[in-house]
Amino acid sequence: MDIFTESSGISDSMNSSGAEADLPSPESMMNMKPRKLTFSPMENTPHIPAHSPHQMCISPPYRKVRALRLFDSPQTPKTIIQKSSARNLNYLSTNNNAPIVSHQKPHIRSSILSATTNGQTNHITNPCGPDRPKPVPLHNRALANIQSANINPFTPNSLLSQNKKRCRTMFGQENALNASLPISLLNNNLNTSNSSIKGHIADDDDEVIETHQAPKRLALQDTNISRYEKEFLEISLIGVGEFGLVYQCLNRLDGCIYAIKKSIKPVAGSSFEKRALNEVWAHAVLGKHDNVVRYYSAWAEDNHMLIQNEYCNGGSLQSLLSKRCLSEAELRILLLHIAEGLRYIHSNDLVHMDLKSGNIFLTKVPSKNHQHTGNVDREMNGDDGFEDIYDELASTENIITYKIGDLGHVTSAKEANIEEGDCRYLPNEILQEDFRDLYKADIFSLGVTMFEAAGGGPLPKNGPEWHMLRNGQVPDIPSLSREFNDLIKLMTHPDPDKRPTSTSIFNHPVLCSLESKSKSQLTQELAIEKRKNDILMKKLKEAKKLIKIYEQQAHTSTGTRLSLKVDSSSDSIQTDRCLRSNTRKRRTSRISGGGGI
Ligand SMILES: Nc1ncnc2c1ncn2[C@@H]1O[C@H](COP(=O)(O)OP(=O)(O)OP(=O)(O)O)[C@@H](O)[C@H]1O
Ligand SMILES: [Mg+2]
Repeated sequence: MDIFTESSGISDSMNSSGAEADLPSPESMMNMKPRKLTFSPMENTPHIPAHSPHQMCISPPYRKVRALRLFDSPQTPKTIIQKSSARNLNYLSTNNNAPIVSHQKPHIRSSILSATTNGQTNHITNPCGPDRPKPVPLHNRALANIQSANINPFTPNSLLSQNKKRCRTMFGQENALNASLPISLLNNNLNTSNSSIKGHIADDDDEVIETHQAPKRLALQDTNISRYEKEFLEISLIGVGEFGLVYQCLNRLDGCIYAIKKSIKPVAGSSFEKRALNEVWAHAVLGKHDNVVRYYSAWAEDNHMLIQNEYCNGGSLQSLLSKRCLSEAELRILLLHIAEGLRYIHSNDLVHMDLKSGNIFLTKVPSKNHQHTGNVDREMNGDDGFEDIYDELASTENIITYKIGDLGHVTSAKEANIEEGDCRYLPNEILQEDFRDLYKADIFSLGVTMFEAAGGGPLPKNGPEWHMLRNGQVPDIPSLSREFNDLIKLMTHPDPDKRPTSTSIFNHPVLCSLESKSKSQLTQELAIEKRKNDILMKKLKEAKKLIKIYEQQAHTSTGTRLSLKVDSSSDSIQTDRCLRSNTRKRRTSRISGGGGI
């Protein structure tokens, strides 16, 4: 995708300026590594009079921007800067009903400036005036988009609005603020910044309902920042995928280990850009579940996409399976966790579309930690009757949690934008482009993964064996119970309608019957329930505290009212005296105590 024609504020205005023909090709521009100038989106607003008395501005006029790009060298044409500076400041002063002078830097104005000038605020407040344009440091390029944000298509709001009319936001720039941002929040921001902008927004809000623009996204190239080396200490390369290299890294500040996935190729401006953003969007929406790899942050650096995720110390299921297959007891835990993760993804109206052993990760926590948590809880909550189990847990080995990762193929189940995953795990209907029930495609992939984990692998990529797995002829795994084999067959049923949902797997007798559960499975479930319990206990404690505070407040206010009433009666004198004498007593005793020391 051509980032120069798609999402940046520059390209928008360029398109409208008709200056397209002068441009070098995007490829040659990428090689040149120019610094793009981002002009204020206000520049095109009808609010700006063409000839204002206050001729000062911050960034170059858009017609010139494309033809003349500023490089890091100090040879930037002065005249352009002067001209452009004049125009922007003109706008600002007009909108604030007062000219901005160089020494003036009221809070509101400075916020507008910084929000609209690509970090070049000092062109206005700099005592040197507009004659001395300062080159903007490269890292400030990120500021260019300070008021821009992508619309995450996977947030509930976006999913809801996909069939509705799209939102136009600040300064008529779609995508300038996240569409999922609550309107109230948007307005709050604006209230604190500038009333003239608020009016402008109010106008745009009216337009919200009218507009049908295609969504644009921030070009990754425009958000490049350098974080990797500054913030992280690279420990080792832990994985190589088709799309990314994954490093184990230590965060220099918080001292915790993370997995950082770096795209192998520069994605900015390439066809992989969408895939990279997709993964981030999905992670941002889904990374809050025990059975989905947790997401921390993402950024673009050197045009590569970097995603900071939870580090799963047990590696991938695929690497475990390359050493051995799983027992039925282990398979139950795997199924329980992944079905739970899928249930969560599906409950967000999203589908994974690339579920496989290579995309399932393990975290191992020594059961001692859980014992420790147990002790803390016992201190907090008193005897909860689980002492024996806690003690037993101390002697068990690691507690494993399986997590779904690699969300690069995640898509909305209803508005699918399908990028097929690994064909070894995909059902026939997807390859036939029948996308009616994508949830069930994930279930098929889970079924095949279970088959592989039980010892049915390596999985065929094509040929008669591949077809057998999709024709309802999945061979039995001899080491598994009838019940388990049947469940795998059901999950891989050729008819998607016959496959169970993630919820029904979760509630399936194979996973539900207590007798059939192994000790470690029960241990894990107990750990999960305990975690939930911890959260509820914390909430309860907070609620109790609040109730106490309210009670105290109520008590004090009734006390005051009562004492006011009582004050008029004769009894009150006695009570009052009594209270005073008490106070005096306390004071005296404190004083005498202090004197003793
Ligand atoms: N959070 C993590 N914790 C530990 N290891 C990880 C993590 N994420 C990825 N890895 C390792 O890196 C490998 C590649 O990761 P991932 O599957 O996310 O990359 P990819 O390029 O998207 O892969 P694919 O080839 O499936 O598209 C994994 O198989 C795993 O070994
Ligand atoms: Mg992968």
